[in-house]
Amino acid sequence: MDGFKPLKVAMIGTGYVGLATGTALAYLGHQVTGVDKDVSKIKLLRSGKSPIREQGLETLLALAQDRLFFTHSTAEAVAEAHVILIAVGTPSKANGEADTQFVEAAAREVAASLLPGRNYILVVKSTVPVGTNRRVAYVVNRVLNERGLAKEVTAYVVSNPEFLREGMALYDTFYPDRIVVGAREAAGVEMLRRLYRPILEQTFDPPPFLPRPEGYALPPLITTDPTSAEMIKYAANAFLALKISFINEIAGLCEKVGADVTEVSRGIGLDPRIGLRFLAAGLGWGGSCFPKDTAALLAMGQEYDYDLPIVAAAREINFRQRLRVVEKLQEALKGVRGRVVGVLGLSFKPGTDDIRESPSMDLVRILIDRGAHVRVHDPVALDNARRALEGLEVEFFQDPYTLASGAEALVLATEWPEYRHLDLARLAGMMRTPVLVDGRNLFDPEQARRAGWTYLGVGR
Ligand SMILES: NC(=O)C1=CN([C@@H]2O[C@H](COP(=O)(O)OP(=O)(O)OC[C@H]3O[C@@H](n4cnc5c(N)ncnc54)[C@H](O)[C@@H]3O)[C@@H](O)[C@H]2O)C=CC1
Ligand SMILES: O=C(O)[C@H]1O[C@H](OP(=O)(O)OP(=O)(O)OC[C@H]2O[C@@H](n3ccc(=O)[nH]c3=O)[C@H](O)[C@@H]2O)[C@H](O)[C@@H](O)[C@@H]1O
Repeated sequence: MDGFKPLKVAMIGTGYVGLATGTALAYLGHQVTGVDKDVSKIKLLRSGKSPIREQGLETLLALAQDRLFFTHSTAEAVAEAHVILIAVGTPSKANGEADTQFVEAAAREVAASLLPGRNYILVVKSTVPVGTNRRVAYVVNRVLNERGLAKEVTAYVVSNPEFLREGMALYDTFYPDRIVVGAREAAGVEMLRRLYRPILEQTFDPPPFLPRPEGYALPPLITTDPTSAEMIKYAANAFLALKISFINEIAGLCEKVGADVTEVSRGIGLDPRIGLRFLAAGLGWGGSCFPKDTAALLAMGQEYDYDLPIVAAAREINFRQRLRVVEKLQEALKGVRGRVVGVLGLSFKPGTDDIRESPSMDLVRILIDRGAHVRVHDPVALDNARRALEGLEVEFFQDPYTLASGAEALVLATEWPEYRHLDLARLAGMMRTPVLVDGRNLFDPEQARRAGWTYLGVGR
């Protein structure tokens, strides 16, 4: 790679973001040390295995192994590093606010390990409320002061929010739409330009399983102040969440007036000002970020005594979507109490075993609460679901056809591709009453009806 200068990188936190980004950076030629408190993760990673299910990750771990190290010791990773990225969790507190305690703790541990006479760039990659970068800079300086090293160590703090999607983490890392850097000092921007140079200029040889998409344009580096960078991350997630909530709101009206929301999505989405993506109506959004980040945005508004009614409405509509599916079941079955209901799909979206804030898991809990006998299936998330639903009366199935046997209704809750190929006629034949609530509009309504189902989609 022409003029490429490899950097020593420390990645604090080897979760979805830290591991995907760290492995990609090592593949690109940097020397990366991943740090995690969770010793079991480090053990797995050292043996070449990924603690998370993410497309291509284990292959990339192997391809990058010569430049990729793992440790549970922050000091070991940090001392020699040029760039230190913090990618630890920022979960919701009870009031919705993002909890930055893990970020601050990581910053303290980093500051305690910096060596005199060196310059460091400390990058906050975690999604953090406005002002956190300032706070991290303060924490680092305080520790350096306590160590009597305030004048001997330079540590600039830079905001670099992450936009990757679970299941597409490596693709999004190698081929991002943009890279956002919020820095007060020019040295911070320059260091991140160096770090991401192979991506910004697309000078790397793509991993065999991730060819460069045709027509992919070089991603712009957006340089801004840290506060704006922090806001960009929350605004991006909130906008995507409210786009889905908007189409779900329209879907409800489509049902009343007899329109088909999938046609409406296409009809509006072809206008490039609107765009086709994130207009799939259904059970609503979930996952580890949209629910948490929209709650954090509302909490930020509250802190400044400023209402965010659109974001609040997006959250309300999102929860209502789960209830609308339950209402459909109630109407079709004349009550769910004592009924046998099968739920297909438990992860918050296809392609992941992540069930955090999964709409489908909410649905399971609501149905149990209302007295239904619930059966569940998922191609990969059954083990996670078993742990999360412990103590509740749920039956777990390895196979959709066995699950359907004698059931009174099925809900398609996560649009796994394998469900698309189900033999609907065979499935209907096994049901006591063939009621299908298609919570993701996966099936063709006519085809499903011809296969013997009473078919109920969302917004059509
Ligand atoms: N998961 C996703 O798709 C995305 C997440 N984000 C944001 O990135 C951040 C991280 O998210 P995930 O990777 O999903 O979290 P995660 O929970 O999967 O991973 C965080 C890791 O940090 C480790 N950790 C915590 N404190 C530590 C410390 N002091 N030293 C070393 N390791 C420590 C934990 O053991 C854990 O393995 C969050 O702020 C999240 O909002 C941003 C974009 C996408
Ligand atoms: O901050 C984050 O963590 C990330 O959150 C989302 O990524 P992710 O949560 O992995 O999943 P998405 O693919 O965005 O899906 C989120 C939810 O929206 C739902 N969804 C998505 C699209 C759609 O049209 N309709 C719809 O209901 C999905 O089923 C899923 O439950 C964003 O897409 C990422 O850009 C961001 O970095």
